[in-house]
Amino acid sequence: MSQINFTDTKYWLKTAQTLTDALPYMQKYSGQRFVIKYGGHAMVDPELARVFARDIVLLRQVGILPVVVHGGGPQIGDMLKRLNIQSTFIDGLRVTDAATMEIVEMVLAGSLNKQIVAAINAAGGHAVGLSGKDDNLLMAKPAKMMKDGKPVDLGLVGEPDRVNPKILHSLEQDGIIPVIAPVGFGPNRQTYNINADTAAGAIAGAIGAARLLMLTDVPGVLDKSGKMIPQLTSGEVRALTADGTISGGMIPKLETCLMAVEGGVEAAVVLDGRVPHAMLLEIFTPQGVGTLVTRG
Ligand SMILES: Nc1ncnc2c1ncn2[C@@H]1O[C@H](COP(=O)(O)OP(=O)(O)O)[C@@H](O)[C@H]1O
Ligand SMILES: CC(=O)N[C@@H](CCC(=O)OP(=O)(O)O)C(=O)O
Repeated sequence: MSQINFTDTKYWLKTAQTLTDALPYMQKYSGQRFVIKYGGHAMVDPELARVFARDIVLLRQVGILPVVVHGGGPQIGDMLKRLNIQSTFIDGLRVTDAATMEIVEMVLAGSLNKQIVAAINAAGGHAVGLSGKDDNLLMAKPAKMMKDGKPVDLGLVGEPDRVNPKILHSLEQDGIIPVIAPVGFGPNRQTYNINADTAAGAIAGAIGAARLLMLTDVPGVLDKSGKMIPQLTSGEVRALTADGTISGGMIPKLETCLMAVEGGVEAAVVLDGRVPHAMLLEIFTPQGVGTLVTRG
């Protein structure tokens, strides 16, 4: 862990200044819920994962109430490959049959969830891992998608139907940080694979979060020339999706941001989880980082 060098006056004065600059934001956000979507691409580097865990603990220490919803697309993909199970995506969603579902749950609610919980606890926090099945936190319905005017069968892909946030409130009262894997029960208690972005958005809406932060593997939403777009309204998101600038995994991410801000979440931000301390830069600096999605 880095240490402040008190023999270097310039360095510690700068550190002290940074901390006091952050104070208004700490005061503003204290007691507010932040949902952090931790994407599978953002968690592949172990050092970055440790930095992420420390930042989550720091947020809690300054009074912000973080709720982590994680993905794990690349990690699910690796495991499916090892088991020789083919996998296809349609508009960012994994077509999920029963065998795939078994692996998705194993990877998300099993190893990855516990890895994140362990990292937060090692950083001095108190985290508890859940999937959407715990206390019926996330109830799903089969996802519907149309392509060229025809319905597409995505198998056991679910979309959030109902969120029961009671368990999150209980954990919050005990100072515990929830870490949620996006797997839930659907009709007939069948297990459904829910895209982590969609799950994060539904949870953010249900708990009245002030912010939804989407950590991913790009600096933000990029335009056709690859330049980061600092701010987008709903109309602009729709236009960029229609002309193909926004594609693949960015589609559910932005649909979620729109639903969240339209459902009362103050702001949703797509930011680069590969940048150390990206969350802190977003929350505690005036200009923020990434693409801010607003109603419009
Ligand atoms: N306009 C765009 N701007 C940025 N990324 C985009 C855009 N269109 C598609 N993408 C893709 O979306 C990906 C992020 O979605 P995804 O792979 O699902 O990430 P995560 O695992 O973090 O949820 C980027 O890596 C990029 O390949
Ligand atoms: C239906 C669907 O696509 N589910 C995702 C769940 C994980 C996820 O969303 O992970 P990322 O956030 O890392 O992309 C999947 O199976 O990959």
